[in-house]
Amino acid sequence: MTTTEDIVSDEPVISLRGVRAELGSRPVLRGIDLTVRRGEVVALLGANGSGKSTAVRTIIGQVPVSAGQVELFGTPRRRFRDWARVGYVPQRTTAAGGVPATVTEVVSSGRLSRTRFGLFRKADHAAVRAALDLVGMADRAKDPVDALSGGQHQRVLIARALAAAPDLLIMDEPMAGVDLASQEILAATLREQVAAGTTVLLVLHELGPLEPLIDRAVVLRDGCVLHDGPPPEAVGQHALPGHDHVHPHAPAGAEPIRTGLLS
Ligand SMILES: Nc1ncnc2c1ncn2[C@@H]1O[C@H](COP(=O)(O)OP(=O)(O)OP(=O)(O)O)[C@@H](O)[C@H]1O
Repeated sequence: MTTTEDIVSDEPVISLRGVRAELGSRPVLRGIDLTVRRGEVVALLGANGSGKSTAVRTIIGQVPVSAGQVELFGTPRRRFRDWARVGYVPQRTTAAGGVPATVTEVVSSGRLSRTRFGLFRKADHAAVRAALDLVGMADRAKDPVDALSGGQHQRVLIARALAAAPDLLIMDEPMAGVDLASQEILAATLREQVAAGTTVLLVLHELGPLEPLIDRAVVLRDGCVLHDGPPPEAVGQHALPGHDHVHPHAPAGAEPIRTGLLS
């Protein structure tokens, strides 16, 4: 029997069909099909330069597509206006922002899309505080973001994305350069979002502490989808290029198994 819940969870939140994109006249995406359904947590994996960030940037409209279709919540991206439903955490850049903003100001900027004319009401202040609490940064609310470590900075960017209570969370390498303590906080934060029904698309280099949360993995290579299904086994640092995986019980001298998915 099909229940209402089944129908709802089949609803695609992100849909890419035959998406091609060029950057500086170089083909970077060469026909990507990707569907993320409501409530799913999907990891986008692949070697450096395989097109993960570009794929994500076509979804949020930062990179134009030269062919194919992108839909968000069933609406062609070009006509999609409901950006408050989408939280985006960009890939961290090493360049410091240099903007003299406090932690609260940065997180509040993520709430603007839910306000009328930028006026904050009680509920908006509460949402900002709740987002800071979630990532364990409430005690740093008044500090300038410049005074934070890389991991703390990343937590603030995630709080900014969560402040609008998005239905879809897109994060580009959220764990990159993040210390272990922050990684655990981020994993716990994500677990809460997923439990609350948020749909998540994550660009990752390795599944790491997020592994238990991942429903499906999509692996890119050279701008094409190489794998779409259960997270490939041994996707972790052992599956990264340069790492060979030898089964602990394999006879001495056995050839290492190369998953090859990420290389
Ligand atoms: N602005 C740009 N102009 C030209 N080429 C670009 C531009 N940005 C990215 N590229 C190229 O497009 C390809 C895909 O880049 P993309 O950042 O999407 O890969 P990625 O899989 O996210 O890699 P990484 O894991 O290193 O972040 C790379 O070869 C990259 O050099």
